[in-house]
Amino acid sequence: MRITVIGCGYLGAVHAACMAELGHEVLGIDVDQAKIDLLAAGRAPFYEPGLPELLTSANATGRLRFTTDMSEAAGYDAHFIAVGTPQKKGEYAADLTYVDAAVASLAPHLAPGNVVIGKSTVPVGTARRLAGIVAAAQPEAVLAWNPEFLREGFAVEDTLRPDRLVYGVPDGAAGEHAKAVLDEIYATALGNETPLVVTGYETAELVKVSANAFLATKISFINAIAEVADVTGADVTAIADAIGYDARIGRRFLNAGLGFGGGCLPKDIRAFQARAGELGADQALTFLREVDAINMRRRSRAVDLTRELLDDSLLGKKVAVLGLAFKPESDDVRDSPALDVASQLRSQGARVVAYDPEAVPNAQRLHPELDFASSAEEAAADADAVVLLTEWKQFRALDPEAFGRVVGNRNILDGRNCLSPEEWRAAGWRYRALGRP
Ligand SMILES: NC(=O)c1ccc[n+]([C@@H]2O[C@H](COP(=O)([O-])OP(=O)(O)OC[C@H]3O[C@@H](n4cnc5c(N)ncnc54)[C@H](O)[C@@H]3O)[C@@H](O)[C@H]2O)c1
Ligand SMILES: O=c1ccn([C@@H]2O[C@H](COP(=O)(O)OP(=O)(O)O[C@H]3O[C@H](CO)[C@@H](O)[C@H](O)[C@H]3O)[C@@H](O)[C@H]2O)c(=O)[nH]1
Repeated sequence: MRITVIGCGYLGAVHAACMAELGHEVLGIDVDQAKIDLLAAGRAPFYEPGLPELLTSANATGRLRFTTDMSEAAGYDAHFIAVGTPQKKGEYAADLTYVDAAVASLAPHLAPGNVVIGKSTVPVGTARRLAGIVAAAQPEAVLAWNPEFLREGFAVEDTLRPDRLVYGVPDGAAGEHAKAVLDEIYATALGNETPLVVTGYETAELVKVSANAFLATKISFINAIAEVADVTGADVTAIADAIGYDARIGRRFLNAGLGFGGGCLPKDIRAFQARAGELGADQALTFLREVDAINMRRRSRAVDLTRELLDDSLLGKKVAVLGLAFKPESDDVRDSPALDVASQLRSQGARVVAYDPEAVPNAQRLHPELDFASSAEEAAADADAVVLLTEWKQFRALDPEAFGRVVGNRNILDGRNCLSPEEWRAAGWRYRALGRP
């Protein structure tokens, strides 16, 4: 199959490389010349495990090309829309400018039989509106909605071995055609084991935002329990383990700590609330406001605990921040809880020196006022306190005794509940965590 992927960011670049890996002939298109130049040279424009290897092998086969010129989309059979849908400035709603621009620039190049496949996360109702634009440009082309569930850090694995596939297609022959094309893209290559849900546009769009709303709710649920654990001396990690053994609950996504961030969960739960409101279902999702509020409270709680560790004053104290990315195995700092806490600590008077294995350049662009180090030890040199905000493997593996020799004072906030309190206390550290005694 000849495929274009329009938008080559965290989602699109991985999707393009994986589609080439599955044997398709792929053209990646983006408006960002610098990104396209890197991809065309076989280099990943961001950190994502497994992507560099895929780009190298795909470039060698000649099955993967990149361009900024949309007219090159002419002659391709299927066109994935993978551009950003960020939160609008000052509003909860999603900004659909990029999706609209991508479809508008693709429209003149559509041919009969082409399938336009939406992957971006969009408010329910967007697909039906875009289907009208596609049909007006080329009556014999069809639009499908195929939401993406990949996680950053596991993006390649999740794309090549998804938990499920969802196709939102119209009724009738056009829908049959779209399904056949999607099957040829995925089913032939992935095999028939992947669960498949074939449905209408609105259901497909709602599957995506419902999944993210559920995940966000699960995280905020355990963080709410952590708040109660904090005032009772209970241990939220033991609670999560114990309730997680119940198969109906499950242990995954019950890690209490600094809460969720990134380019998806925060903006998606807000856009979902905004859209429900527009549709007159305001009451349905009011709980998501609380999910968001619980999540944001984690960040101020981390700042407060750091202040407590420093005898109630951050002024002039050196704080070593370990972790800036919104999660490990990613360089993404979009709505990163770690970066937010680092910035709050600084604006409250601390001298912050931060280190992250991959995210320093992105963090530096957003917060040039912070000081950055090139290793955990450099960040921690003579520090009055260490705050661990992203649970990279190398931080989890720190030796409390050796690391203790670097710092000025052995004070640590474990913002991700990822260290052993016993080991750190045994090495003379004052250890604090969120939801743990
Ligand atoms: N990042 C993820 O893990 C993930 C997972 C599932 C779904 N999503 C959804 O996928 C979409 C993309 O997310 P992302 O994280 O990849 O964003 P991103 O910002 O990393 O990438 C978006 C890309 O689109 C490009 N672009 C913007 N306008 C364009 C246009 N008119 N034509 C061509 N390219 C254009 C940008 O230059 C950028 O490279 C969002 O809707 C997001 O919610 C993301
Ligand atoms: O128990 C947990 C699990 C996660 N997190 C945090 O939650 C955020 C999101 O994590 P994760 O969901 O793993 O990362 P994303 O790559 O943002 O993936 C989410 O968002 C994507 C974009 O929509 C979806 O495709 C994925 O299915 C969905 O998991 C991160 O800040 C994590 O630190 C926790 O605090 N506790």
